[in-house]
Amino acid sequence: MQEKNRTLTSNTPVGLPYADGDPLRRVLPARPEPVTFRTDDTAVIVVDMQNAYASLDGYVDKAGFDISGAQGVIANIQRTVDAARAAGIQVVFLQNGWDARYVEAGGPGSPNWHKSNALKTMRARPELHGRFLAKGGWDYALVDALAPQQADIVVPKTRYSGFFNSTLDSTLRARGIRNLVFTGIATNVCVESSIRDAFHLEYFCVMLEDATHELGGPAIQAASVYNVETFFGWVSSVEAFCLAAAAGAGKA
Ligand SMILES: C/C(=C/NC(N)=O)C(=O)O
Repeated sequence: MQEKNRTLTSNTPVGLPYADGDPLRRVLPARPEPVTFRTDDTAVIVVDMQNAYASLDGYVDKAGFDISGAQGVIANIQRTVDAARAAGIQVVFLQNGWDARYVEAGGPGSPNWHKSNALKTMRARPELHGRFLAKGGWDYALVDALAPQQADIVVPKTRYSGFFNSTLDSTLRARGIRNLVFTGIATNVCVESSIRDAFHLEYFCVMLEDATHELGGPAIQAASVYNVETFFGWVSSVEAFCLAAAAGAGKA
């Protein structure tokens, strides 16, 4: 956060008004202040950890973006989801893409058709047609290292925000979830789009900065972190989340 905003930080935890002795209450160290949550009203959201975004030869690699940081992010998300499952925290995987005929991608009447770098790359290189983000294909699949487990939930989506035209909001509300811990790729596209929508839907959002990866370079990552920390939620780390999830009642 910029220095002039330092007065807006505090060590007093914020969040829903849980009782101090609540056995499921946790305190997560975060910026600009610690955040409280309960293990049973919180979900870890894993955004689009698909071959398209995290593997060599996947869509964003083929489209010319640098995904050299993706392996470290996969390992950090593994730690995060393991800690969440052990603490009884719901894990939700978002999975981005379209039907094999790309009807869900929209035609020329959709801005998505014009802005999606997957669609643009396939149009520029017809030999790649059908390869990116098509349901059932390798590119669409979640990376092997992050295979969902039985209690996890997978929510498909067709646009950047996980909340747009998807079952995500109803899935979370039906389970009484009010706090969301975000991980995944890309920080500045689908992660930030989902956090912005979640904020407007009254969820408390924390982004684990070392479990996210940007498309566009380090300055872009810093800009998204600033946006989340200053306007839409809180920013924390994988280590802090794992410690908080495993802690006893009311302790971080
Ligand atoms: C650019 C892009 C980002 N996706 C994401 N998961 O952040 C795309 O899907 O084309």
